[in-house]
Amino acid sequence: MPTIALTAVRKSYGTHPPAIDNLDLEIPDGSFTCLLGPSGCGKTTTLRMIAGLEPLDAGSIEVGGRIRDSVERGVFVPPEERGMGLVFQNYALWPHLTVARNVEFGLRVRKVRATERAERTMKALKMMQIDWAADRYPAQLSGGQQQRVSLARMLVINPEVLLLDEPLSNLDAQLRLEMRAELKRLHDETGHTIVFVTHDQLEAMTMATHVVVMNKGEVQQLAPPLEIYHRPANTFVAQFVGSPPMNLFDVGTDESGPFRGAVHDRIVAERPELNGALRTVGVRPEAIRLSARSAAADSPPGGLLEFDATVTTVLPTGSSTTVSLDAAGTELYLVSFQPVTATPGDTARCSIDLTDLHLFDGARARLPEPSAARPSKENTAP
Ligand SMILES: Nc1ncnc2c1ncn2[C@@H]1O[C@H](COP(=O)(O)OP(=O)(O)OP(=O)(O)O)[C@@H](O)[C@H]1O
Repeated sequence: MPTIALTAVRKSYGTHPPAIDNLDLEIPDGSFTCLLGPSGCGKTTTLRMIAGLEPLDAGSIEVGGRIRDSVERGVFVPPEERGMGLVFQNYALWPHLTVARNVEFGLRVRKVRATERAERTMKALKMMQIDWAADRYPAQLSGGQQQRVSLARMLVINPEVLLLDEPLSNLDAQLRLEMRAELKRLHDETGHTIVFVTHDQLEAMTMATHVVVMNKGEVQQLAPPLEIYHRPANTFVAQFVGSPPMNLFDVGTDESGPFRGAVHDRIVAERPELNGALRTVGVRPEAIRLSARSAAADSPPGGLLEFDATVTTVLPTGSSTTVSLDAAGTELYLVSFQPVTATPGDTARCSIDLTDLHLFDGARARLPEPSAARPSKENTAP
């Protein structure tokens, strides 16, 4: 299966700034890669350029080492010759054709013999577990079943690459869940390179082997989902992925609040090399712990950041509780998987393990973690 490489790709629809500007992106071979980002960030444009449905203004696209599009070299391979299967949000089945006829259509166009057509159609329908509906018409199927048929219609032509643009957005919550599992199974079974556009972070995090977070036509980070969550490359990714989002607060030398100054001083005492660089600190809501107010609160044990905060709201969801806090003017979200007894107006003692803090510089990019190989104080004596 091929790697898809976009190099210095630019696309403008005549407006400024361009929808995509100088995009470099390498979608790994055999990956299930989700393009994730807010509305208008350029996900669909990127997918359509890979498919050959949108001409580039500059740059090139290679698939499996073969140039598919290059403005500089004057190469353009039309969509039907790119060996890619496409499924869009609107699954567009022909209403007057049965499910089987819809699926075999691509094979008829390619002049495949009738017996082979029937075999391949049945195989694709079985793979999507919709073979029982072969003789039905689309109108006799639910939205999720129709979506399975449109996936079978794409699979039957055995494409090297599957391009899916928000194919689940018309489905209800239960069907979405089922189709996510279905797509994941499909990827495991076929090993196809799948590129999937979504603005739903849960969809991306649960299905993808790789997530590309985009913003304003630029790639913010490409990494496996858990790395995106645990090691976001910058504050945009940190806040876009996660719900409630990562808490971010500016620190640095300006003493705009006792909590901020204290956090900065504490971190810099541990890692002096960050003095002057550290500007923003992030903490995931589930990394903040609530504890009863203790007499020993003023002398926290090493490695913990402790502070008092006023509880502003408590939102139980059943499996967890989201609490919003005001810590000396800094608003924070906390998620607890234990029962929360605090109520709005209470002062709560909170703690954060220092190793759970995410540190960002003035350009809002992640600061490097301390090197594991860094010698400890004990063995640095001359
Ligand atoms: N045909 C078009 N004509 C003019 N501008 C366009 C066209 N298609 C897209 N754009 C603009 O290009 C930018 C990127 O659009 P694109 O559809 O790729 O974003 P997206 O991330 O897929 O958004 P969404 O999640 O809302 O579908 C947006 O600013 C959009 O308004």
